[in-house]
Amino acid sequence: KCSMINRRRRARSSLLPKGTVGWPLVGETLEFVSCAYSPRPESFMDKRRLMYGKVFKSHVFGSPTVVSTDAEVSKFILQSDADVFVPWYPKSLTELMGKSSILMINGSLQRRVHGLIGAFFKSEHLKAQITGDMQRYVAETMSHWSDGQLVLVQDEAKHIVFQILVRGLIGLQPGKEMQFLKQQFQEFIAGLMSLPVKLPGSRLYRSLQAKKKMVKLIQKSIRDKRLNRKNKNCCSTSNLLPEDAVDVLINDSSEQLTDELISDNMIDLMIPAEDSVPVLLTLAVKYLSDCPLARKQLQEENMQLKERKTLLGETLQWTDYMSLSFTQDVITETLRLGNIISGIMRKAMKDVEIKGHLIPKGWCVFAYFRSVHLDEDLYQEAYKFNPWRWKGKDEMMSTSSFTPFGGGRRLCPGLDLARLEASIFLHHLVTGFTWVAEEDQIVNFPTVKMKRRMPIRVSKMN
Ligand code: HEM
Repeated sequence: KCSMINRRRRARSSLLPKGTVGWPLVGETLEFVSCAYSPRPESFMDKRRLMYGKVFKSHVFGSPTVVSTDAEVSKFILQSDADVFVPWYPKSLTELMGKSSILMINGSLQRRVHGLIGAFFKSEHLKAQITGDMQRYVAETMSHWSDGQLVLVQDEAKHIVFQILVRGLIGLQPGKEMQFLKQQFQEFIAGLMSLPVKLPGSRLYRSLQAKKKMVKLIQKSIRDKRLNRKNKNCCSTSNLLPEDAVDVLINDSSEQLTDELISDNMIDLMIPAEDSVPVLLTLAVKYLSDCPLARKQLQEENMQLKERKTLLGETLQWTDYMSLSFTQDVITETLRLGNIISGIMRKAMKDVEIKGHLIPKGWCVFAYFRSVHLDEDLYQEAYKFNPWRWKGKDEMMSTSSFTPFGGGRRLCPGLDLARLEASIFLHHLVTGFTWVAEEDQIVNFPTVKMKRRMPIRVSKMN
């Protein structure tokens, strides 16, 4: 019996991916982080890929981890259910997001919230509202840009996108409360990647205090909406279209969605509004600045649309923006090269074997999209910004070698909105201005951003 157990153990450990686990406790985290701060974060993976193959073991962020830089293995991880893998985040992040965050919940509740939010984000009604808002805010912002002015693209993009998404999420209009929310939100996200110490004065503590203030504001608005809904229900039988994501969640009949769950999720949903989408717009400007040919073609495509619409006396609809194929290719290529979310982490709930690699129960698995997106076997001249590589391809779909928005049950429900907002911003930029970019660098950790916030000197077009 003993030898059978030993044989099984040996067989099991032979399936465990090769690799090193580094120092006691910290493992290889320090090397991982120092690479992450460099212009080539994937160098940590590249070195190990050469030695051990595309899937290897390591020890990062306090847990033994299997790292996948293999498109098929990562696809399997994304497609798996919560009985196999559950999301895993650093402790400071889980503390700040709370237990009921969509990023943390599993099973039927996650599917319910994901389904409701996803359907709302895909609705034509919301896309039309976002298009109207975005056009207004972009025009308003750009009207203040004078000839020769230095504009910080990252700041402008953050300002515009935050207001739009917050309106779509909780129905708040620009004004004092929006300003307050933005301030508190900035305090909140500053602690997302901090030390997990909750003592008064610590970074995490201050972020939690800011979250409390946001929760108070959002819960008051939820209570008002619930009351309003009750009053409306007494007087009319008509079903009004939801105006924002809170409306969608309070209309759910399951009674599972408490005010706490709703407010926590609204705050988490502001993260892409403050961070990911503005970074997408900023990186697009960065790559276009470095590639005059792409910029010229983008400008021509957008000018043609503008002129056609002006001739017809029509305003631009969301479908017009999305129909611009080269503009979409520019956005796709920005997503591939920029890797705004470099990968996702999960924890194995049981022993899992994928393509001959064992991921033991309790271990973390890190599906690192960045290495796949920059793999020379999949993308020729992978480090080159080349929007033409997407010509004629259906890039809206996530394939296993292109997963900027993840995949499977947790596929980003905001992907259409992110693309739409980027299209509108780029349209107004290239049809209204030419620009000369100042020197700047991409910083990749803890989140992707531009070191100098992407300064460009703008000139108005006649
Ligand atoms: C460029 C912009 C964006 C990028 C690169 C991005 C990327 C991602 C990725 C990779 C995931 C998968 C996470 C996982 O599997 O654990 C995700 C999930 C998610 N995203 Fe986005 N996202 C973006 C914009 C947005 C926007 C605009 C929203 C909505 C306001 C949004 C809402 C969400 C939500 C709610 C989830 C969690 C879904 C779930 O776990 O069920 N994202 N996003």
